[in-house]
Formats: sequence, C-alpha cells, structure tokens
Amino acid sequence: MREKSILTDVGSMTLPHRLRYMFEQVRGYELIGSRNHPADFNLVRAEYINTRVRVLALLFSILTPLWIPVDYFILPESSFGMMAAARLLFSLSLLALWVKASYVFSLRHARFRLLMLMVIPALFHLSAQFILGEHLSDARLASYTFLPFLIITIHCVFPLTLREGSLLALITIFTLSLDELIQRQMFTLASLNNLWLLAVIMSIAIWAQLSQLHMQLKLFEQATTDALTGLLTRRAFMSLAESELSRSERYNRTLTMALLDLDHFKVINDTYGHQAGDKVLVTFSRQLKDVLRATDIIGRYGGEEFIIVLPETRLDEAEQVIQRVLDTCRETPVQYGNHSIRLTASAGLGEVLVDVQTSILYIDEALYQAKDSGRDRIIKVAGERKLLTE
Ligand SMILES: Nc1nc2c(ncn2[C@@H]2O[C@H](COP(=O)(O)OP(=O)(O)OP(=O)(O)O)[C@@H](O)[C@H]2O)c(=O)[nH]1
Repeated sequence: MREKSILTDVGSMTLPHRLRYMFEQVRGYELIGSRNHPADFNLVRAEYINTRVRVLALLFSILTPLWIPVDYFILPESSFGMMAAARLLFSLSLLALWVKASYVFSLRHARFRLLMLMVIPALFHLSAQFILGEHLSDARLASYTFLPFLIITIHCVFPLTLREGSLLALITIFTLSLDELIQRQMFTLASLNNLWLLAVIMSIAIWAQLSQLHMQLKLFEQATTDALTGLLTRRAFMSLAESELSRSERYNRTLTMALLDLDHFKVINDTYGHQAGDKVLVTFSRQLKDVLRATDIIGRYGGEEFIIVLPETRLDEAEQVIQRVLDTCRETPVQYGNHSIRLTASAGLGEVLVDVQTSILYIDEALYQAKDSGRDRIIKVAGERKLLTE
C-alpha cells in the first residue's frame, strides 16, 4: 500500500523481518483463515458461496434423474430399481438444499451448505458402489467411476481459505473412500492410484479457491479502502456505520461518532508541497488507528476530514479518546525531509441517535464551532442536539 511505501524502509530489515513483511504484503494470512477478514467481506463471500451452492444443487437435482432412462438400458435388471431410487433420493436431497439455501445469514451457514453440496454426491457415489458392485468394471458404467473426480472439480468454483478448502477436501475424500475403508481395500494399488489422482486434482482445486479468494479480497479492498490512508472510503464507512447503528439499537447501547479535521492543512500543502501533505494524512491516519480500538470504524470523509464511529462508547468516554487523538497529533510532529511539520486537529463529537446521515449534519456543525472558536479542540453535541461548548 502507498502508506507502507512512504513509511517502511524494507532495505534496513533483517531477513526474517523482510520475509514476514513480504508475507504481510501479499496478505498470506488472509488466505489461510478468515479471522482477519472484515465482517462485511464475510457476508459478501457467504452470499457468493451460497449462490453457487444453490445453482449447483438445482442443476444436479435436475440432471441426475434424467439419466434414469439410460440406466434402464445399461444396468443389470437387479440393480436398476435400487439405482433409480438412489438417484431420486439424491435429486430430492439436492432440491431440499436448494430450497433451504434461499437466503444466508452468515458465513457459517454458507460453509455448512457447501459441505452438504459435497457430502450428498459423495454419499450417492457410495450407494452406487454398493448397489453396482463388480458391474462397475463394465465400461458403459464409466460415469459412475468418474463421479468422485467431478465432485472434486466442483470445489474449484468456490472462493475458500486454505483452512476451509483443506477441511472440505479431507471430508469429501474421506466420504468418497468410505466403501474402500469398509471393505478394507484402501491399500490396494488401484485404490492408492485413485486416491493419488484425487489428491492431485484437489490441490489444483485448492489453488483455484485461493486465487478466487485473493481476487475477491483485492476487489473488496479497492472498493472500500482509501488508497492513500488505508482507511475506509466514505461509502464503505456509511454502510458499516448504519449496521453498527442497527446493532446498537437492538442491544440498547450508545453509539458515538466524531468528525475530525486537520487545522490549516492548506498551509502545509502550500508551504511543503502536496507530498508532504500526503505524508501528514498518512501519519494522522496511523495515529487514529493506534489510539482507537480495533472495533472502532474509521473513514476518510473528505480531503483532510476523518470520521469515526465508536461502538458501545458513552459520550464522555469518547471525548477522552478523541482528546487523546488530538493530543497525539499536536505532540507528534511529522518529519518530512529536513522539516518537522507541527499540526493540530479539531473535532465535533456526538451520539448517533436517529440515523447516521442526520447525526453527521449535527456533528459537522459542532466541528465548525470547534474551528471558529480557535481550533485544536472538541465540541460535543448533547443528546438533545444542543451544542455544548467545552
Ligand atoms: N496533500 C493532499 N492535500 C489534500 C488532499 N485532499 C485535500 N487536500 C487539500 O486539503 C486542503 C484543505 O484546505 P481547507 O479546506 O481550506 O482547510 P484547512 O486549510 O485545513 O483549514 P481549516 O480546516 O479551516 O483549518 C486543500 O488545500 C486541499 O487541496 C490529499 O489527498 N492530499
């Protein structure tokens, strides 16, 4: 990110630190697990996975019974009835999955449905193994032998983390191998050969999953993050702030919001140049991230204006936090070449009561009062939205 290129001196790092830095740059940890993914990204991914699960479930529930007439001609009479019943059961299970997956609440839901999408065909494969037995060596029944490879290939369609992809792969391969495990044929040459092939295709599927996830994360980041400061864009901020407001209303908790603006920022640009101004913005954003909690939502509202939502924070508590931000800003000059740039910031602060957009109007008024009354200070909006001067 641009922020890091300005502030990080990679050349002076030791080798382990440099490797770790590179790992962080490509966001390797974001591909391993979803712990570091933003909550709204998880929801976007959940919807993405769920939609694919639905489409595939519907597709296979329609296609599977269509093969019954073909089975009528190629299967031995003794197996046909059982196989047709298995196909219908498989088709109905997938249809039920399609109906159940009509909406998604969380990534956990989507993951479970994905697991079902893999386990149901694997169980169908198992039933085919038991019903058809030695007939499977008949070349006309090749489609039954190919089913495990088809199931594994479907894994490619989903953007999954390494942990999710590997777990899903292990469960699928385990289910597919159950009949060989039960019949103690796991270690025959033919079984090992099959297993090896499944593992190779699965590795490629996991690679495809990680590539999709990586691309989605990048697109999501570009759409929601300000390129210079790494903070949320105004649109992404508004969307998160609205959901935070719903949550605070549901649990009857206080939600506080602050607008901060760097004082006389134009003078910094005019005196030291635009790049110095950029460095000041990056440094101030980093100070915000350092002082505020990880759960606070920070956005770049405009050029040198920043917006913050502090969940579950009373007005007096929020005031202390924002005061700490202003103190840090005043006491930490930004080094730019030989210059030591001193700066201050002003803030408007208030509770979010009705909706985010209206609260911003009131808090913006407070910010302008802070500017008018001398800068480097906070003005609070009271609960009844009367301006209280500090
Ligand atoms: N370097 C840099 N400057 C920016 C960026 N976005 C906006 N600006 C500049 O920020 C300055 C804002 O100036 P003003 O709105 O007059 O505010 P101010 O000088 O901070 O004055 P007060 O807010 O009244 O204290 C303008 O000169 C913009 O060009 C940016 O991304 N980088």
